[in-house]
Amino acid sequence: MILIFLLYFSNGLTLLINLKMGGKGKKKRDTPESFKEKGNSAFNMRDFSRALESYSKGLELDPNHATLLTNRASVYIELHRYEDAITDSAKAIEVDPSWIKGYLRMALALRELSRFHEAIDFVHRGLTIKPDFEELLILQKGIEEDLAIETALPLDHPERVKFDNLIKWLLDGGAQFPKLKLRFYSKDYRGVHSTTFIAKNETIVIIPRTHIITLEMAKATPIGQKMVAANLNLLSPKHSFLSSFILQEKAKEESWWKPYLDILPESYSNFPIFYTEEDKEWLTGSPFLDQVNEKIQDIEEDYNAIVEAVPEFAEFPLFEFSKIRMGVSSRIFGMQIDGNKTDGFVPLADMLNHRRPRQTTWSYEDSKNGFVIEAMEDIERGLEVMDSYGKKCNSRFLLNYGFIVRNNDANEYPFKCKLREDDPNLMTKRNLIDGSLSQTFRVQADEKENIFSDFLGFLRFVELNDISILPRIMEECQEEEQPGFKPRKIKPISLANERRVLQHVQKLAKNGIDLYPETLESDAQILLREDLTENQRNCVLMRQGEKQILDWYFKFAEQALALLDLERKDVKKAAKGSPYESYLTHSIIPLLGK
Ligand SMILES: C[S@@+](CC[C@H](N)C(=O)[O-])C[C@H]1O[C@@H](n2cnc3c(N)ncnc32)[C@H](O)[C@@H]1O
Repeated sequence: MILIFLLYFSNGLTLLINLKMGGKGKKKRDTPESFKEKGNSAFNMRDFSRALESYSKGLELDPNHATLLTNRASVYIELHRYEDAITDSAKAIEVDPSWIKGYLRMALALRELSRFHEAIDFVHRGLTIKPDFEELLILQKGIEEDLAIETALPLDHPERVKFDNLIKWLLDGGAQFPKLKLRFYSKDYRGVHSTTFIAKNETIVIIPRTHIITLEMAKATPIGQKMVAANLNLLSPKHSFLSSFILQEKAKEESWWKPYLDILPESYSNFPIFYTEEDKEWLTGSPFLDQVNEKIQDIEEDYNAIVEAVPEFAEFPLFEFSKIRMGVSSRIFGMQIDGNKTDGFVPLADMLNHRRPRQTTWSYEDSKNGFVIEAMEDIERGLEVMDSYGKKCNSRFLLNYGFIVRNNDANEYPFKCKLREDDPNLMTKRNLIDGSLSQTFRVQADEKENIFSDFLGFLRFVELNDISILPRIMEECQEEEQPGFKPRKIKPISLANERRVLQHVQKLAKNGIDLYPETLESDAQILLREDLTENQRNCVLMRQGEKQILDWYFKFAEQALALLDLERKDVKKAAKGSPYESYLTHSIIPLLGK
């Protein structure tokens, strides 16, 4: 009865459709094959939800249709639903063990979950059926490569044992990072990789509060308490406290933090404060050497201050303190726990290497009682998961982290601008800048950065001859928020002054370049060499970045000077599209006669 009604009903519907279509054409009856065709065309158009719907409808009609199963498995793989793809592939293999795509999709899905051993088993099973099936052969190669990386460190390798201990310790404490694994690139250089696809906005790490070392903990240690009591005036207090914590914990026979302490780098030889004299020679002429020496002195000063206040601290040699200090500066996280700002070590989170623009974001979340990292973009399986340490000049990366960012757009060069010793107004000018004779401007090769105009503003002050106009200038460059004379805010004064400013810039740039024994061109050649050590390469990249900035300023001054004698209309023409367009338009053109 029901069947008859259904037939009648479906015929009625066909009739209705035929009527609507003017009776033209006959509606084809849906079959597993027709759903397969529909699914395939949707799949080819990358409309995976429609493809999924069609294959699923086909499978409702024939649940044992091997092709529909493996086609749907393909859709699941595209949608990163690997477990579903495994279920469909398993069924396809079960209903038709000779259907080669069952093995292919199964291996693909398993691979995407980093289950490489199982994946390669299915590849082998597939190849016994069809030994020359190209897709399987390609997949086999890929999985073998994955396995080679995975098994590069034998299970009993000390580094792997350290990784495993850290992971166990974290998981036992309730940490969550189900899609991440640690990878060993070389001694003391490790990173974090995804074991499977990570979707944008997914939480990828939670490290519980119990496993975070905070500044407060460091202050509560026996040595920390004495440091607090001594009210030390340290140059880097938080770094010193945290270093003292690590040193004390390392000295204990049984530290609860051992799984974390063990993975901290042993050597910091890539950090410039530990460079050998030979390494440092590669930085001849670079102002960065001063920063390195200052850092060495600052650390020693803090160390001595601690030892003076807490004599037992001397049991830790300066060298050990310095190493851990670098460990702190390269791994510290600033965070807010229960509304209180603090700094600390966050195990595993500190294994993410730097990449900009940022790919992940992190913060301490009170609601989760832990430190949370989220993905800011989709991350495919196997890729390195990275964190941005910020937009920084290479001098900061090298000094505090021991590495260099290639083609870094945030590089700076410290121009030291001195008042002229032969300036008849030296004393007046000096008094206006708190008695100092110079100011340093860490400029970038970019006229849009504020530091560019600050630098030129200060040079206008240095090059000012007619001191009678000072009151007017001082009036003009007052800032509402911060009253007081700021020479760096001085706008162009006159053509003659601006000419001297540009000549001064050119001289500073030329003097800077002349300090290096090698030219920019020879640095480029040196970088092609394969025999450079990591430190040597970093030194060349460091000085190359500095020279590029010097070169930029030399050319800027040279080109701007050449325009000063032209007519306004010609300068306007030259300004268009020039890298100094804003400077020429706003600083030079207004100085030229109409
Ligand atoms: C927070 S730790 C990251 C984990 C570290 N790779 C490890 O194995 O312990 C920071 C250190 O990693 C290395 N590092 C981070 N990002 C890097 C990058 N983009 N290039 C080279 N080294 C990097 C530097 O040695 C840096 O001091």
